[in-house]
Amino acid sequence: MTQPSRLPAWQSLDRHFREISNLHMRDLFAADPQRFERFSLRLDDILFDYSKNRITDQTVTLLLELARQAGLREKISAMFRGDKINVTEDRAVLHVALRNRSNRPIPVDGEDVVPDVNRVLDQMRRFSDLVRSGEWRGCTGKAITDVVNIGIGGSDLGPKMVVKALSPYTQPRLRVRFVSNVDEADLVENLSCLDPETTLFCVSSKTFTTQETMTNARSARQWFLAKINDQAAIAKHFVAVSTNAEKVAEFGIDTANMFEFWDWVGGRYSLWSAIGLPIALAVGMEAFEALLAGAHKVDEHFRTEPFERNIPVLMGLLGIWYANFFGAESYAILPYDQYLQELPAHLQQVDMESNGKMVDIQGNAIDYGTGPIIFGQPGTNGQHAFYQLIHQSRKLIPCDFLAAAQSQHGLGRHHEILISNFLAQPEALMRGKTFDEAKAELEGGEITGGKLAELAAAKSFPGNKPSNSILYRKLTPETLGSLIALYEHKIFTQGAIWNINSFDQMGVELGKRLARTILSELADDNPVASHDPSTNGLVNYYKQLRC
Ligand SMILES: O=P(O)(O)OC[C@H]1O[C@](O)(CO)[C@@H](O)[C@@H]1O
Repeated sequence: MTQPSRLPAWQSLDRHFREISNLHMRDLFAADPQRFERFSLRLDDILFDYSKNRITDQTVTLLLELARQAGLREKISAMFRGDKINVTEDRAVLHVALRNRSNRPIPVDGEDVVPDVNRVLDQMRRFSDLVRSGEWRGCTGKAITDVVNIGIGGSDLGPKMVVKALSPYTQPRLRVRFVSNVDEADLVENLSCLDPETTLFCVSSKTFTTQETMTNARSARQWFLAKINDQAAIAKHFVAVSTNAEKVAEFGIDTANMFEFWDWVGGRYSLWSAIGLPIALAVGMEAFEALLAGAHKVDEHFRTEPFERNIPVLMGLLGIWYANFFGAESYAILPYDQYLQELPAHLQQVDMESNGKMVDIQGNAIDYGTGPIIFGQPGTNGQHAFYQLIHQSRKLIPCDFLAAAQSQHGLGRHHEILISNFLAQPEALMRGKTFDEAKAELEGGEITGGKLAELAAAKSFPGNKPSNSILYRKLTPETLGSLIALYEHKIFTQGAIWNINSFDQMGVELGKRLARTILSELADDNPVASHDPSTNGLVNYYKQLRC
């Protein structure tokens, strides 16, 4: 495929950008009372309002044309068909098969993968039911009270985010924690209050070779055996989630206690697979399946809905509009829902590991920007931290605001205060405040003359800052599944249009390899000279300090 920047629609968007980039959204709203109705969509109870974007009808028409010219429809079909669209690793990309609740057959190398998916779901159900009911007993006959997931990246962030998000649906008797960092503090702090007799470790790693995870898993096993001096007890307290049965057995976990998944599940898209075992343990299999059902609903929407009514396609196109035409480099994810506190961190991996690329799918260097820098925090905390820069700096930072209409607890006025902020921030970003408005507010007060003008300048906001608002009834497992899938397909849409491979992550390899070399050099106290002067200096100073 031609690079997108060479497509006629891209050229038209370039011209169109120059025509409309100075339009203010205030004026667009004033000129069109139907703007909200025209630029918002519903998917069940999820409302996606994209009217506060710097777009006109013509912008949307051109963006949709770009999607068509970039072959997005065919690329979506290729993913759902099980084609090997992860070309560098020669793999299919089928997280959608994991939540294929309709059981539509999906072949990989001529074999339908759906029966395997359902078999592992059954295994997860049996196991999570046993642990949650207390029937699964530890080596001394006690029920499990604590689960520790050991994993990193996609084997940590997705399940951790979901377990946090669904904490109102968890069982108080069973606590689920996550250890990811190889920094010993993570493991030590998490183990400090646990009893090995009632602890279950879930070692989650697609490859079962990841240095951080295997180091943590070995130390956890050592901690366990130091207290329960019995190798056979491992079978009751360690389970594995992996694609690599050989390495699981080598580690000493009985493969009967292994939950399988497959190479066509990318790490950052794996929470729907057995990597979701900690989710099933925390909330039960029914809720896990509701999560899958919510995602499946969005998969069907993404697969079949015309692009002009297709929420993830529009989300992706709007992101491209800002990244490639306005030059926006970052993107804020702002959940006004405390239970979504880990969503920005999860999307950081999904988006930045998928679309942080500089060559296209044919290996050619590209001359356009790809994935944005994702950051965010739950509202209203972010408001008191970094919103100043979004409102008044010269940077353009598109934002997604997310909120639930119904709170989980019903504690007095908290929720309405939260929602008033969720509604006010996008309004403020869009409208801004002119110099004259700021001046009028100050007039009649004690400040006058040049000082008043100075203050009015500091208090004025340019506005015209774009955002999407996503409002849903309540954060149920099903809604959460839908929200995550919307973002996954947004990211797919962008990768497809940018013509990049969103499913490999070669950029993380070099650092890993260099760390292995340095680790071997740290084995003695001899100074090193094999690196650049900065790295040599740091290694050698570390060797001095550590003694
Ligand atoms: O599940 P694994 O194989 O331990 O990998 C963990 C993570 O490491 C990466 O390969 C690179 O950071 C991620 O893509 C992945 O989610």
